[in-house]
Amino acid sequence: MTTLEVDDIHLHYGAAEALRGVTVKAEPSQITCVLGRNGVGKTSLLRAVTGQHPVSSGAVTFEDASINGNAPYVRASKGIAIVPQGREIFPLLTVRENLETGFACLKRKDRTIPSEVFELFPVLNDMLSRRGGDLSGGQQQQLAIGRALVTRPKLLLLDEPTEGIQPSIIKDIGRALTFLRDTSGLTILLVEQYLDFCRELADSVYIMDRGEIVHQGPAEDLDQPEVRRHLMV
Ligand SMILES: Nc1ncnc2c1ncn2[C@@H]1O[C@H](COP(=O)(O)OP(=O)(O)OP(=O)(O)O)[C@@H](O)[C@H]1O
Repeated sequence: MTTLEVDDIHLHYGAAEALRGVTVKAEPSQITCVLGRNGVGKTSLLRAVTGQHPVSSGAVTFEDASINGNAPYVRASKGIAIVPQGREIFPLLTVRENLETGFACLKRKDRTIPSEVFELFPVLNDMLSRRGGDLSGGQQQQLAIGRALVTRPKLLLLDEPTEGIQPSIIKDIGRALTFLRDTSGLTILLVEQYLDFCRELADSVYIMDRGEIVHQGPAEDLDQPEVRRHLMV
């Protein structure tokens, strides 16, 4: 079963068309990357999947059922989690409280923080009582991924998780995503501008330009100059 199928979607902000017939698939136990420069529509694609912005036409299918009409909280309870651009940590809540915000879409009996979160990111365990706003950018990114994992997702969406993060933490995040893919069969859809990160992690790659998918293939395609050309400013 394919986890996510986005089929020929169009998305508008008023009269401006941000997505023009985008088709993307994400499969279990795979990391699918959507690469593209600033403003090509990557975040809009994720908004269409989470339900934060309606599509004008086309279909979004999750585990073989349409979710087009579902509100964001319904999609979250079905197993779609997002690590948003800019992390969106609550600065005045503690690390523990930030993680517990992930409980909102869970049944009462499931409202625990999985030990996996602390195994992947031990720093979160060390800082449980610290305020989110006191963490470094990299630690906040780990917290944002931890908060998404608390919801026990089947599909994990990440919006430019490497943005503004130091290289050692980018490596930790890459290791965590690979571990999740390989051990729990999680479906991961990652949108990025950082080519090397995608080249290392991705099983499958899409390149977006001006609201359209302009290339699709295996990660090795990123070694080809004509493919990289799409990503040059
Ligand atoms: N809320 C909005 N209202 C109007 N236009 C928007 C809105 N959000 C995005 N856009 C426009 O839609 C287009 C796609 O933006 P989007 O944020 O999806 O791109 P992106 O690839 O994620 O870029 P970035 O890397 O800068 O986040 C851009 O032209 C942007 O200006």
